[in-house]
Amino acid sequence: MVVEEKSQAEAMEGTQQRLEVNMLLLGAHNVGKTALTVRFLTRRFIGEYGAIESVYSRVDRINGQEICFNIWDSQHTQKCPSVSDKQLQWADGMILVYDICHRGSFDVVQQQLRHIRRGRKPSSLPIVIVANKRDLRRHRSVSGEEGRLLALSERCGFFEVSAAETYHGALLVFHRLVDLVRETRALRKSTAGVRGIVRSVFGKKRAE
Ligand SMILES: Nc1nc2c(ncn2[C@@H]2O[C@H](COP(=O)(O)OP(=O)(O)OP(=O)(O)O)[C@@H](O)[C@H]2O)c(=O)[nH]1
Repeated sequence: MVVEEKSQAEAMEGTQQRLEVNMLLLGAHNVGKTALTVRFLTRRFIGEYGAIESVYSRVDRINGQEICFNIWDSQHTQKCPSVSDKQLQWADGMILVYDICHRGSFDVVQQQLRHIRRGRKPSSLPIVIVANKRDLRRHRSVSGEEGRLLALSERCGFFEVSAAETYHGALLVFHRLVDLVRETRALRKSTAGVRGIVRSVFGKKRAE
């Protein structure tokens, strides 16, 4: 009996479609965007990273579903401090990173949030805010509370992590964003479904 149940579950998993998620990492210079990305992709922290803007891909299986992570590790420059239209169009979700020891980087996250919210409908774009460099908390200039409050007021996910210390933190961040993207897509689908029903019912009535 148990064996049968398991094979049914497996059969269901097999029919789940692969989920493709485009994730954009934003934040000020030197906050650890590449370190977090590399941690997630390779489980390693290598200390110094080249200044190359790249899109990385990785396929994982989460709860039986294949997830393709496309991760755009952006570069923050004085020339282009904000979020481009191309980035806004491309991303299914965003990870905004700041350094807990650098208040200026927290300000940059707030500016970028304002820019994103202006560019796309509120709540339509899942975002996770990441307070990085937790291992340096004795030099902290942004409290955990401030980060959490910002995330709460903007309806974003929030994690305080150290890319230098653990793999687990990076894993939580990327997996949480997948969950948020999944929820947003499901919500959009059900809203479209309700709209379709309303249109067909009222459309019919008007035609009668
Ligand atoms: N102590 C500590 N250092 C970190 C952590 N994450 C990153 N760093 C260091 O911070 C520096 C910048 O890291 P990057 O990952 O290159 O930062 P970035 O945001 O990608 O920087 P840009 O690509 O220039 O915008 C490097 O020296 C990293 O070793 C962390 O969690 N703790």
